Amino acid sequence: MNATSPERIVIATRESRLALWQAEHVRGLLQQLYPACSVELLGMTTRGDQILDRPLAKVGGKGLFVKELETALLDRRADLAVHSMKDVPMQLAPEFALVATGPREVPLDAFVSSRYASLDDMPPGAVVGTSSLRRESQLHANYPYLAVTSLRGNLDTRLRKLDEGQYDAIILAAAGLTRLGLGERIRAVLPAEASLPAAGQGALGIEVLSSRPEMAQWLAPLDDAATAACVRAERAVSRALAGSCEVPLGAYAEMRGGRIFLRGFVALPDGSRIARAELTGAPAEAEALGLKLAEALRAQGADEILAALG
Ligand SMILES: NCc1[nH]cc(CCC(=O)O)c1CC(=O)O
Repeated sequence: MNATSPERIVIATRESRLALWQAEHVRGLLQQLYPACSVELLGMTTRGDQILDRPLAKVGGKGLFVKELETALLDRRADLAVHSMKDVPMQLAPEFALVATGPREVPLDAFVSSRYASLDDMPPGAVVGTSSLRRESQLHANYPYLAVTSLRGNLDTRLRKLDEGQYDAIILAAAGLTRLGLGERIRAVLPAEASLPAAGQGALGIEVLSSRPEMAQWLAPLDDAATAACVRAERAVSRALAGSCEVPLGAYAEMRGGRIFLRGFVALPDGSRIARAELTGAPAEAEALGLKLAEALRAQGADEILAALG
């Protein structure tokens, strides 16, 4: 083996079934790229996996899912961490870099229920479970007569709570269900107009130490340029408006005819106020497009909404 290919790579991952599927997926890709390399998983439990009794927004948000994995990178117990891009904080510390964004699954939200075929079928007062302020605010805005309640836990836990009858329906990311072979549980995929996805939803990201350019080079073949540009635009919107705090915010970019079509919203959790905007731009200026969309949202009242959120 020569110096330009890796001999051993350790992947840090959370231990939920979805996280392990994603880490295994990356392991398989790396094994194909570097057949002589030994690729291993290091499973870890994060604070985000442990705290299940409170809404995420109240206990510190996305950082809770990546901190332990980043510590493993710093300690050199692992060489890379695989994340759902949706769970990665908008601003990384300078020691870390996102070096590859995999091709995207269906990035939209999914409606799951054994009682109803779609949100439109649900009667007034029916109970919808969701784990995010983003979904909650859109449900209130579009279906003000439904009862929206909080739902935490990993995918299996959420489906179990639905099956136990605690909810009439739940909203989940379609990508997670598809990856775990649970695609048949999806009764309807919610169009972006009904539930605009979170920044990075449906995309996998690989994080390494900034001080290890050789890792970035080895992982470059796993990057999908179009997905990476879309996710950069989405994350720029979120970074510009929300910083590190948890707010009801959606940002969704699609490639249309070689250009990025970017949509975003910021809302109050109860859906009573919502600022929306959309723009198109060149993929090479994804980041700038995201900032421009944040400005457009400000012009629609996003600042007042954010101020009201505190
Ligand atoms: N917040 C948890 C989380 N992080 C990533 C996914 C799904 C997969 C993805 O979006 O890549 C989920 C589950 C969900 O929101 O239903």
